[in-house]
Amino acid sequence: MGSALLSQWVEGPEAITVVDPAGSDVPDGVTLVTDRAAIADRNFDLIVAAVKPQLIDDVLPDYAAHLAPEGYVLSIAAGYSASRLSKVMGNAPVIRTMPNLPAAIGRGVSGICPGPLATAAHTEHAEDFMRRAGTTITVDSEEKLDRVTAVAGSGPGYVFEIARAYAEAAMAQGFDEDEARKMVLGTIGGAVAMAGEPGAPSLEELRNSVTSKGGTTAAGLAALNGDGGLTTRLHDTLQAAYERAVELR
Ligand SMILES: NC(=O)C1=CN([C@@H]2O[C@H](COP(=O)(O)OP(=O)(O)OC[C@H]3O[C@@H](n4cnc5c(N)ncnc54)[C@H](O)[C@@H]3O)[C@@H](O)[C@H]2O)C=CC1
Ligand SMILES: O=C(O)[C@@H]1CCC=N1
Repeated sequence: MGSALLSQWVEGPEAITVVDPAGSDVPDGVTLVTDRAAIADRNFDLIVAAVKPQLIDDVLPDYAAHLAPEGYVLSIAAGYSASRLSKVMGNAPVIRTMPNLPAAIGRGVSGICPGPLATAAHTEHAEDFMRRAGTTITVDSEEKLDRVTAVAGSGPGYVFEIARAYAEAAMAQGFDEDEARKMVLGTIGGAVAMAGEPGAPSLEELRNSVTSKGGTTAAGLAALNGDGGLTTRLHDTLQAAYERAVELR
């Protein structure tokens, strides 16, 4: 996820240094170091915590000394609370954000939640910074951010899985993989773009506009969600993701 954000952040004027022991690819203009020793004498206005939440306790304390006096920590980690992160970073100001993967093409959706000691200036900076990767929604509690995580952070995973299953079903109708992918992604993309047009009708009205009485769509929809099973499954999906975020706090 860090690389996805980096691909957009690199367009800005800041000097960016990535520390990654695995030595991942970074865009031109970004400094990569694989050992923190290489930045031993340096301070940063912003430290982005982009490791797995389970690694934060081990990794982040070493970075407390690298934060500039007016700087803050921006965490993209799911669940891991801002107060806990502030503590491991020597009581640094922390802002949590929850981006999602389409940030890689500037189409992400990022929740933002200011944590302990974050100033209005830090929040404004975080909002501007995240907006470079797509749209943002600022929430006033970590509880809410963990729900943004369930809806949007993990969301592309649900969408890719739904598209995958949809394509698999198309292949079972006799199409090859390329044809299935083309039809499924074209259909999802076209429908989503239409729903996103300014002044578009509600999602329910849009669904109804495809559904002729006694027609093919009605037959398909009855099988898809006639018993509310899809709705229930999506409720369960978001709840399970939210509960996992709570466990990671
Ligand atoms: N994958 C996604 O769609 C999203 C992920 N996130 C959050 O992003 C964070 C990273 O997740 P992913 O990108 O999925 O994982 P990932 O495994 O792809 O990336 C983690 C990166 O951390 C690096 N790393 C490991 N140990 C390190 C250390 N000691 N110092 C510096 N770097 C180290 C790894 O080499 C790797 O490049 C997690 O906290 C996750 O909750 C948030 C939103 C969406
Ligand atoms: O699966 C995860 O835990 C991360 C956070 C949101 C998306 N990926």
